Amino acid sequence: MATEPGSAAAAAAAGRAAFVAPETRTFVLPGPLALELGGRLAEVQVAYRTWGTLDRDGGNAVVCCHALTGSADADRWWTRMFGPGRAFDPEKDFIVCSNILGSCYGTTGPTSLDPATGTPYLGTFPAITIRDMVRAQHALVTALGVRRVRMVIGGSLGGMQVLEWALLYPDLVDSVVFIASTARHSAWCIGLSEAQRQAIYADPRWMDGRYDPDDPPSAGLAAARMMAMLSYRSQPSFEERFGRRPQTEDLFSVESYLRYQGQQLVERFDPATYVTLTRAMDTHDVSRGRGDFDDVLRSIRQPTLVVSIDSDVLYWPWEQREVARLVPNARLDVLDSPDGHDAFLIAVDRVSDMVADFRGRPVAPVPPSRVVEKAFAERGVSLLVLGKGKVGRELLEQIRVQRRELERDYDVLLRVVGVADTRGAVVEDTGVDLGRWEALLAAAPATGPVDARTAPALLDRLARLPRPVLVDLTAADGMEEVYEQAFRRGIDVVSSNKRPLAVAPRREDLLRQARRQHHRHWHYDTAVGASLPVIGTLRRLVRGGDRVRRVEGSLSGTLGYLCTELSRGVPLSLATRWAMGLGYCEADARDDLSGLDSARKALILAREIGATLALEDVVVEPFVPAALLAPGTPEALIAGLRTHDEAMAARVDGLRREGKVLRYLARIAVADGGAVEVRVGPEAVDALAPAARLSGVEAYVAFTTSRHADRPLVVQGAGVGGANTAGGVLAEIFRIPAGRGAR
Ligand SMILES: CC(=O)SCCNC(=O)CCNC(=O)[C@H](O)C(C)(C)COP(=O)(O)OP(=O)(O)OC[C@H]1O[C@@H](n2cnc3c(N)ncnc32)[C@H](O)[C@@H]1OP(=O)(O)O
Ligand SMILES: N[C@@H](CCO)C(=O)O
Repeated sequence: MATEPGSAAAAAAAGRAAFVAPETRTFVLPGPLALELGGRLAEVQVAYRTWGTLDRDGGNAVVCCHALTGSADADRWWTRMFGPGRAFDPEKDFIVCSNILGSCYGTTGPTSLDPATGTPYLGTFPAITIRDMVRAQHALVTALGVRRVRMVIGGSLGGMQVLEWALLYPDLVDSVVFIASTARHSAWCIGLSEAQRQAIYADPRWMDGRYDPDDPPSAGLAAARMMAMLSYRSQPSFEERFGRRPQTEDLFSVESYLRYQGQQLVERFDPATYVTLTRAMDTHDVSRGRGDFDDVLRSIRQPTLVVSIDSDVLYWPWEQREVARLVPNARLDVLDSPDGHDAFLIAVDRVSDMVADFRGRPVAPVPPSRVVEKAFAERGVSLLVLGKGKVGRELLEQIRVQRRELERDYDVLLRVVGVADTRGAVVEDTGVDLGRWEALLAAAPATGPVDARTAPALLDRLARLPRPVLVDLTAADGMEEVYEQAFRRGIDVVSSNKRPLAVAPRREDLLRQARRQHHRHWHYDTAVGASLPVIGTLRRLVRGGDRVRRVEGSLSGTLGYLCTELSRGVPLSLATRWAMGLGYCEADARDDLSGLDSARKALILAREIGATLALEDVVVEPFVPAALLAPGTPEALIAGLRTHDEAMAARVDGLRREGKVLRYLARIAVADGGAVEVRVGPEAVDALAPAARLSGVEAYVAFTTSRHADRPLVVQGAGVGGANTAGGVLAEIFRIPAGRGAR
């Protein structure tokens, strides 16, 4: 749709476009599409993706149908359904997924231009049905040369399409998989849809569907999504996840979560599309115009897998039981999950196993031919640890020593399935022996460091294991590429590496989009302050609606340590040597002394506040003159610092006489208009100020916000060191739900 560049409509269109993979292609129907409820759409475009190759006889197609706000990118929202032995095997199947008619991810819908007016349809888009959606899909697969469809599969609104495929094209479709759905929209569901639509209509910006695309009824759409989210989950899952916990003083955690989910949809969807598609779902009734409901279901001859989620309160289990009872060749599988309706998007491994089994294939094989025991499959987390420096080594040791206890306390089985350093990697699907990992790693082939080139093979292997997690404890550049490859394979990431968080804003944005599109976790809270809850605290403040005004912090353990030692009269060069020996410094201590390490951390915090700054935007004053930091060996660095020992000692002494101490501080200032300024540098701090009381590697961050205006919220403690960081990383790993039941 044509929009003014820079307008809000353009921003919304860009938000939606970010949800459409570049591989997406479009097909234009050869003629107008006559709509079931009357009228026709003159020019219909269908956005679609395919995976695998169509056989010469066109007989190996699999059609995947998406749910309400989904897109053609099934590999993003159903990542772990793809792969050898999984529901979809691109080596054997030709998988087609298209964006449904009436949606806003590339297929004709309310945000498309109405050829009659030259403006977007919005609320004037004609009423459509599930059958119209399926007819458009059928035109596409026919044009692609498909002669037989081995399987049509979908959940929720996707499941409605599945039944219509079986009924409209009985001679084309060989089998169907109907998940968490219904054969006709119930009064309960129509009621929920209507309440959600009313939230949109009640937004004054709706204007009877003729809203300004630059100023859409976003509040209404967000409220609709919040209601919908309640029906997608379950009471017990909310109870466990949120309870009555407060997010802030005047906001429950669950309120914050729902607001967040509402906002997320606003950024990627459109209100008229929401109305059009929920109305289409309300029309859903397989018996409309076909006769008796039971007889219609009995007429479905294809082998049918019906998947029911025991906690689904949107499409209740009795609705799937009814379908399984009436369809003659149906089998019912129950997915027991506390997650409610969304379980089909969450417990993807188990859905995939059910489908693979239904298709007569062995359940997802676990190479290299070992059987992973049941407990691990259900409660396991598979870790690939990159980096065997201070943090990596310590993490492996903590896991080795505490594993039994952790397993008991958290009901999670941790398994380190791989360890890699810059030389090579040792990988063992059944777990690397943590008593001998160093010897095993030394004996592994020298395949080079894990980078964008070498990662795919490792990640492919990791992706096949229960709940795969990539743990990046390196300080390597370019890891953002590897994370993106991991997200695409359904792998979560836990990292302490600061570099991928300090890449150019556009690159970071793309990485975050990939994470979100693949519904992966990325926990990096140890990048600033090791195990101190610095990033987590800031995130809570921001998500809770607090406005951050200022952040002041001592973010470098190394520079904190040097300041303490200098005040004790230790020469700069000697203190630096000690800091290096104690393992506080970056691989090149110049990164600490130049302020680069502090600048990266300050940038990471500024970005959590929402600033789109680049590393170059951080104003940096080095701790020592830049001339002393020319590239070279550690010895050359120390030799250079020696020439500055006297000047530094004099400076510290002078400050002491004025009642001040030297500190290296980061400052983030947020102006009223939202502009963010970040600077790091040495400062003379009054001896009574909080930063003056820091000692050694102690980090300190003070957040001044609207709600913490008079007294800042302070996080303080040891913010550096292998054991601390590894402890923080371990805590982050436990934030990822375990087992194949989780996504
Ligand atoms: C009729 C039909 O066709 S219906 C189809 C129904 N389903 C859908 O439309 C899908 C809706 N659900 C989703 O999109 C979900 O995100 C899923 C199923 C893909 C994944 O679920 P989960 O892994 O449980 O993650 P969920 O989205 O619930 O929560 C995670 C997000 O909430 C945020 N969050 C969690 N708690 C809070 C909180 N207290 N405050 C603010 N945000 C919070 C997390 O930080 C995370 O953010 P991120 O996505 O930016 O990483
Ligand atoms: N070199 C860093 C290590 C922790 O990020 C510091 O001194 O703080």
